[in-house]
Amino acid sequence: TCKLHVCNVRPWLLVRQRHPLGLRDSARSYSEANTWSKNGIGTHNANGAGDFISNPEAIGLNLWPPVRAMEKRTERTEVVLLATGSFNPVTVMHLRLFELARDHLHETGKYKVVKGIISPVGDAYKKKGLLEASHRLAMAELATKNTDWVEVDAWECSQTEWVETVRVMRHHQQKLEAECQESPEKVAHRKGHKRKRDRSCQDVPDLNCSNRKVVPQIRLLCGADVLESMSVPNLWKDEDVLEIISRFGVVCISRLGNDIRKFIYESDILWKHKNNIHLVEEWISNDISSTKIRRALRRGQSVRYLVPDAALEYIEKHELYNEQSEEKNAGLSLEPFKRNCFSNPS
Ligand SMILES: Nc1ncnc2c1ncn2[C@@H]1O[C@H](COP(=O)(O)OP(=O)(O)OP(=O)(O)O)[C@@H](O)[C@H]1O
Ligand SMILES: O=C(O)c1ccc[n+]([C@@H]2O[C@H](COP(=O)([O-])O)[C@@H](O)[C@H]2O)c1
Repeated sequence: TCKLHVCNVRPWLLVRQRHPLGLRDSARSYSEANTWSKNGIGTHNANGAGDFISNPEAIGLNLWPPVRAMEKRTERTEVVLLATGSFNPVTVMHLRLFELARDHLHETGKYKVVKGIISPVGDAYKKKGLLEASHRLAMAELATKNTDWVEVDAWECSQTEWVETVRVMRHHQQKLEAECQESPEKVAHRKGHKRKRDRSCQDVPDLNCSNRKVVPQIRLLCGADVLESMSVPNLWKDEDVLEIISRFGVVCISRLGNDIRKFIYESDILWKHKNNIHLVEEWISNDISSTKIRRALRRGQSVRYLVPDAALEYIEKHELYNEQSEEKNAGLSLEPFKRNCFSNPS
C-alpha cells in the first residue's frame, strides 16, 4: 500500500493495466520508469516488467484526462455529523451511532465524514431525571477521549434557555462557515505565499490563494425514535422539521421498536424529503438506552461494557444516578411542549 501511495498510482489504473506479473509490477513500471510517455507505459523499465502496453494512446488510453476526470468524479461532499440528545448518561451505543453513520455515508462514495459532534441538551429541557449538564458533558468528554474524530460541544448546554435542534444545527453550520472564511492573510500565511500588492501598495486579492474552501455540511445524526418523535403533536415545529430535513439532512439509525420506513411513508413532510434522510440499518441490533442504564444503576447492577469505562468511573466517583436524581423535573412539562403550546394554544 505504501508503495502505491508513494508513487501515486491509483488502484483503478492498476486494474486497467493488470498484466501477467501482477499489480506490484504495474505499479513499479510507473514509479521506476516514471512515465506515461508516448513510448508507452513502462517501456523504460529495464527488466521489461512493464512492457505490457506499448502505446496507450493507440488503444484510446489517453491517460491524464481520465485521471483528472476520475479525481473530479470522486470529490466527495464533506459532512459533519451532529448528534443532539440528553446523553444521560452517554452509552457505547451513542458512540456506535457515529461509526455506523460514517460507514454508511462512506459506502455511498459521495460523502466524506470529517467530524462528529455530540451536543448534550441544556438543563432547561426539563426532562425527568435529567442530570446537570456539567456532569453529562464531563461524561461525554471522557467517553470520546479515545476517538480522533468525534468531539463534544458545550454550546447548546451552556445556553440558559432550551435551544431547538434546528438552532443548534444553524449554530454549527455558521461556525463551520466562519472557520472556512479565513482571512486572505491567514490563507497566504498557511500556504507560505507573500502578500501581493499593487503599485499604490494596496493588497491585491490573490485568486490562487483565496478563501474558497468548500464548507462541510452539518447533518443531524439520530436514532429512529427521534425521527418518529417529530410527529408528536406540539413537540417539534413543522417549519423546524422541514428545515432540518430539507436544508441539512438526517442520518437515522434503526432502533428496535421503531419502524422508520413506515413512519416516513406516513409523514407527508418526511416523504417529500426522503432523499435527504439516510436510513442506516444496525444489523448488530443493540437495545441500549440511557433510561435502562439509569435503571440498572439505581438497582445497583453493573453497567460495565454498556457505558464507556471512563464515564463509568466518573459515575461511580460522583455517585450519580439514584432514586432521588430520577425524580428531578418530575411533574414538569418538557420545555418544547411548553413553548409550542404557549405559542400555539389551540
Ligand atoms: N440503541 C440506540 N439505537 C439507535 N439510536 C440510539 C440508541 N440509543 C440512543 N440513540 C440515539 O442517540 C441520540 C441521543 O439519545 P439520548 O441521549 O436521548 O439517549 P437514549 O438512550 O435515547 O435516552 P433515553 O433512554 O433517556 O431516552 C438520539 O438520537 C437517540 O435516538
Ligand atoms: O427542536 C425541537 O423542536 C425539539 C423538540 C423535541 C426534542 N428536541 C431535541 O431532541 C433531543 C431528544 O433527546 P431525548 O433525550 O429527549 O431523546 C434533544 O436534543 C432535544 O433538544 C428538539
